[in-house]
Amino acid sequence: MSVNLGLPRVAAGLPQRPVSAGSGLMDRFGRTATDLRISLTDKCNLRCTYCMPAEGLDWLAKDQVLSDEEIVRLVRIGVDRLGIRELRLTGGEPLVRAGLTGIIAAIRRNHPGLPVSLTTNGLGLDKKAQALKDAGLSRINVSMDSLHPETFARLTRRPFLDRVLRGIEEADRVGLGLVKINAVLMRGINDHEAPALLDWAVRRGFELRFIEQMPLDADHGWTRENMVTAAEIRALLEAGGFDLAPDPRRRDGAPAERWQVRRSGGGSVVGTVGIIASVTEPFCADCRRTRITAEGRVRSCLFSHEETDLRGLLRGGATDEQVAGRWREAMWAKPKAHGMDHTGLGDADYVQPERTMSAIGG
Ligand SMILES: Nc1nc2c(ncn2[C@@H]2O[C@H](COP(=O)(O)OP(=O)(O)OP(=O)(O)O)[C@@H](O)[C@H]2O)c(=O)[nH]1
Ligand SMILES: C[S@@+](CC[C@H](N)C(=O)[O-])C[C@H]1O[C@@H](n2cnc3c(N)ncnc32)[C@H](O)[C@@H]1O
Ligand code: SF4
Ligand code: SF4
Repeated sequence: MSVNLGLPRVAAGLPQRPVSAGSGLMDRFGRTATDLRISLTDKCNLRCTYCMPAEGLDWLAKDQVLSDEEIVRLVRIGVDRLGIRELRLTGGEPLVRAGLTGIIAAIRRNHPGLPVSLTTNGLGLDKKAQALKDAGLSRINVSMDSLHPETFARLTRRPFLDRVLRGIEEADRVGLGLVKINAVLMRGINDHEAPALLDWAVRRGFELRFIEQMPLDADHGWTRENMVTAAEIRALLEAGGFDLAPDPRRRDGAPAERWQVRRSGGGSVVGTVGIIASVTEPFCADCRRTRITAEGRVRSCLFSHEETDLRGLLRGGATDEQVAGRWREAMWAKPKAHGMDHTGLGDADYVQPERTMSAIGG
């Protein structure tokens, strides 16, 4: 992986951004990023098999990670100068970050109307949900792949399902809804649970999303043949007692394609299910995301092989406009799709990034 530390792009052999690209985060393919995802930490208290190795990773030292003030400043630069309209805090596990509520409160003070959401594994959420709501968090997504304690423990390598369920209920109770639930389906492990997960979610009023497994795991265990595809997920749900119809709402660049859910045999819509089909039905042509890693590097694509450092600028006395300028250049070089010039996760020319999903900020 290469890290761009600020050489002029021509000298570094990278595409140069024309002035006509404007002040926002436009890339060479005409897409403009308005959705910022910041990783608050690379650490996590679960070890999901599709993400982390059993032994964990070498965590970043504290001074390598962006400080609370640096995060708040980057969000301000993003919103005020670069056209960011939506923020998601992620990780690693964002709830393990000390100072999380303070970060959210400061962002909320600066940007009263900005949608600020959090993606979490839910551990400890039962204790923190009210404080997050009070600090100004808009919404929450919780990852939970199984309703069976043994299967949950097999997937996450930790026996904490009951704690996650308590966190989800508390988030809903304090008004952090619409709560969305993210589930990765793994063949032969939890794929048979798809209808039961949807039944639980619609009864509880949550929006479930199934995520196709992507090749971003530390163990390099992903194979195209073994992953559960979106088409299979729809078939599993239809065989399991549900009818799906396309949701008429605009997708608006969202990773999830939404479906209206009815119980088989007709009747009214009982809920919505999303399917995030990054592998078999990619949505790169309408990508609106820019990412900042926990150590302050821009990743223009989830699958990028190049990162652009902003932390050095932040700590070196750069002005807001200098930081914004480097961020714009990084996004100009965003790959067309899947870190390449075409879609094709798992194709012969696909090279898995060195970072795992947890270290990118999923
Ligand atoms: N390939 C790809 N997958 C993404 C991208 N952004 C999100 N995802 C996938 O979507 C999953 C769910 O993302 P969330 O963090 O819940 O965010 P979201 O779906 O944008 O959230 P909402 O706005 O609440 O619907 C992630 O874990 C990824 O697997 C992206 O830019 N590219
Ligand atoms: C990397 S986690 C970070 C936030 C938090 N720890 C959590 O699990 O929600 C964000 C999302 O990425 C998803 N994810 C992780 N590895 C993945 C993979 N290899 N393929 C697809 N989704 C993955 C998780 O299921 C989770 O919903
Ligand atoms: S998916 Fe989230 S909870 Fe699971 S190991 Fe990765 S970062 Fe941790
Ligand atoms: S793979 Fe890259 S280009 Fe495609 S949607 Fe994800 S971040 Fe955007």
